[in-house]
Amino acid sequence: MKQDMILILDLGSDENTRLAREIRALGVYTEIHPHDISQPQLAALPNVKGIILNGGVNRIVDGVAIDAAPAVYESGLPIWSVDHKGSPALAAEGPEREQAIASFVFDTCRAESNWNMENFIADQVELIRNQVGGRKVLLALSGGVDSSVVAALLIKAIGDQLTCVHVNHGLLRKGEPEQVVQVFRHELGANLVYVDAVDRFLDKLAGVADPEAKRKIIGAEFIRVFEEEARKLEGIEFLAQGTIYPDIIESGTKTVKAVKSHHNVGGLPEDLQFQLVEPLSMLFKDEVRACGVALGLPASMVYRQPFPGPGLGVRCLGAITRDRLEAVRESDAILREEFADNGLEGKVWQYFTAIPDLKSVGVRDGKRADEWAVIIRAVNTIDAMTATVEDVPFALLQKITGRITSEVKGVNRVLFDLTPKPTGTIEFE
Ligand SMILES: Nc1ncnc2c1ncn2[C@@H]1O[C@H](COP(=O)(O)OP(=O)(O)OP(=O)(O)O)[C@@H](O)[C@H]1O
Repeated sequence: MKQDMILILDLGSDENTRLAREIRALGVYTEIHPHDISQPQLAALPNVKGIILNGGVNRIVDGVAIDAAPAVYESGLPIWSVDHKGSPALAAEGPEREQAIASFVFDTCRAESNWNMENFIADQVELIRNQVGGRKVLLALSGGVDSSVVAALLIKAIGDQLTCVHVNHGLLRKGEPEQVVQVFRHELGANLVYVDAVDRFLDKLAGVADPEAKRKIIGAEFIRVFEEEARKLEGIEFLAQGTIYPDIIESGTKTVKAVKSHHNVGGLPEDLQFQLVEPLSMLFKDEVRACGVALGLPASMVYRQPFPGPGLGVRCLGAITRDRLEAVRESDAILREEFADNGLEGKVWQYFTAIPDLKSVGVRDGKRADEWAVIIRAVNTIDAMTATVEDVPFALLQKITGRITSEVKGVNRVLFDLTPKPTGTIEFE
């Protein structure tokens, strides 16, 4: 890493991420570390130009007020105490806050503004080559943002020492498996193993209506398929993962309880011993996207809206049937196409269709037709904890309804979900 770094030590602040992002926005790289970082750990961090002791509400741990280790104070680096041991907190907002941060970073620490994607990619290529040498790396490539950007970065760094495995479990959106093959095999020249596991997944899921049971079956079967493919390949020593910085921050610093454990392709058998390659582990999501763009990935891949791990499986409500799953896939594709054509793509945070296991009476070609109802959901959120419903123009909803009821087999009704979160969650299962 050739770029200057400002180190944020978590001394109980609940705004470490915000501060880290503000400094990165100034073009200076920053990392958040626990309050008790040791001297060797500190010494191992490259190009640290200054340290922020970021205090706050979580400053008491197990009844004791925490402090940084003596090594930090003795490091000789510029130190800024924020809301720690009586020093003032940062202004909540405004030019005063921005100025205080910029003044510490540039005037006190003399950090250079050289954090950008070009430098990041150059650094990572070098780090990956050093870590991997001439050996082989495996990557589970979903076609989602994170694993796609990892794949593009590894192709650049180590080319055909990388093997990507893409599992089509039948629960992906229309066109996605084809796009993965087109972009990675044909355009980027990757070794791509494409596994058609549609029947395997759908057979296992047949008759299973409980959402938790469905998720478990999908997760377990994914590990099984991936493991089988991994065993067929010879001499793989590394597993690459699309772990990103929020995964690491969320798995808990020392002052905050773990939010979720961080692992991606977790649950592989113990005898498949891989070392991990995690080149995005210090990037926030928007930086991951910028990295993908800089590596030449298509915008539709890099800016795709969030998609649940179990895919369309949790939008085909209740026990999945192949015909209803196809209807979810087709109606979702129509919705996405119409949103893109009408300027809503990139504006609305998440939009999709779901189909409950419910038929209602309708009329088709002058005859009674018992068919399904498609539900459209379109929501906006900042943190996914709450969500509001997008005010989709009525004429557009009518156009989409017309298309879905005429183009999607087995669907005679379209409903629009008006429910914010709470009380509804974003997804239905
Ligand atoms: N169909 C698939 N084929 C291959 N790998 C997959 C597939 N689905 C998931 N994975 C692997 O499992 C990881 C975690 O999947 P998850 O659905 O939670 O996505 P994610 O964390 O949002 O990452 P991504 O953006 O890469 O999809 C992915 O990064 C990928 O490595």
